[in-house]
Amino acid sequence: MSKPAYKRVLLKLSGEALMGDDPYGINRATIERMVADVAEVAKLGVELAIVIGGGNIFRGVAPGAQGMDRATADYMGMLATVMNALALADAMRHVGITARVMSAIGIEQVVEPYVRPKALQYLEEGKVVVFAAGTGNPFFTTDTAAALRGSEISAEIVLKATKVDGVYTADPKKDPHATRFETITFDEAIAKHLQVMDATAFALCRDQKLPIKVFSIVKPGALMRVVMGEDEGTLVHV
Ligand SMILES: Nc1ncnc2c1ncn2[C@@H]1O[C@H](COP(=O)(O)OP(=O)(O)OP(=O)(O)O)[C@@H](O)[C@H]1O
Ligand SMILES: O=c1ccn([C@@H]2O[C@H](COP(=O)(O)O)[C@@H](O)[C@H]2O)c(=O)[nH]1
Repeated sequence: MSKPAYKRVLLKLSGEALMGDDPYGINRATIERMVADVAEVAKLGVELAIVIGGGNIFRGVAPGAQGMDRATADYMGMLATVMNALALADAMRHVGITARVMSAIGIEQVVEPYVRPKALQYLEEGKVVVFAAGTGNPFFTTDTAAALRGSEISAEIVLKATKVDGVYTADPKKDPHATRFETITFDEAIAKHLQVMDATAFALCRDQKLPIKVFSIVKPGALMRVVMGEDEGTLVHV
């Protein structure tokens, strides 16, 4: 059997994808399917760190956040990612994967704080590390957290698992004529204002020469194909 293309990866899992077909929250069947995909890859011996988004919970409470100051709303968003991280770690435990959740904001009674050497130790021990609470700072996103943590742990690639199967000329959910790039440079993605990831995340990965693969987490087997280095999704590169 061929070997995985990477030894250590940072997987950014879409919070919104966790909803499945529900209007918000965590869909049980969806999280179980995602975890099954993750388990397959972990069993190959690939060191896996995960950053999880919060869109499935945060967009559900967003109407109530209207009129709030931005930083407060952003802290709510970060807490939403902690809930997703706990659910993800628990679902992994059910299939025999040891996961450790580390939070960028201090909530020690719930999860341990992010400490870089400890995260590296867990990865070397074969545990899956789930980074919760994004960067710990308002005005950022979990895509930027993926770029940041991916750089910190010397991941070989950031795998952005989302609801679309790559980077398109425009949002494919809004523009039926949008076409998919097989590869695109960071500079092009930033210059074209492609909204699939925020510019801060693109710029950090570009400066750290950390490639990004954007692919669909909804498509069966796509994560495995990406990890095996097969043709899947869009590669964003320097
Ligand atoms: N040029 C583009 N190419 C591909 N997708 C795009 C583009 N522009 C906008 N999008 C949208 O970006 C979305 C992915 O980014 P977004 O940050 O919203 O979601 P996510 O990271 O998957 O979710 P969450 O924030 O919940 O973690 C896609 O679902 C797609 O609809
Ligand atoms: O570093 C961060 C990460 C996230 N936030 C807030 O959380 C929500 C949810 O994250 P998504 O990346 O959209 O899934 C985000 O909208 C921010 O409000 C943050 O402030 N800082």
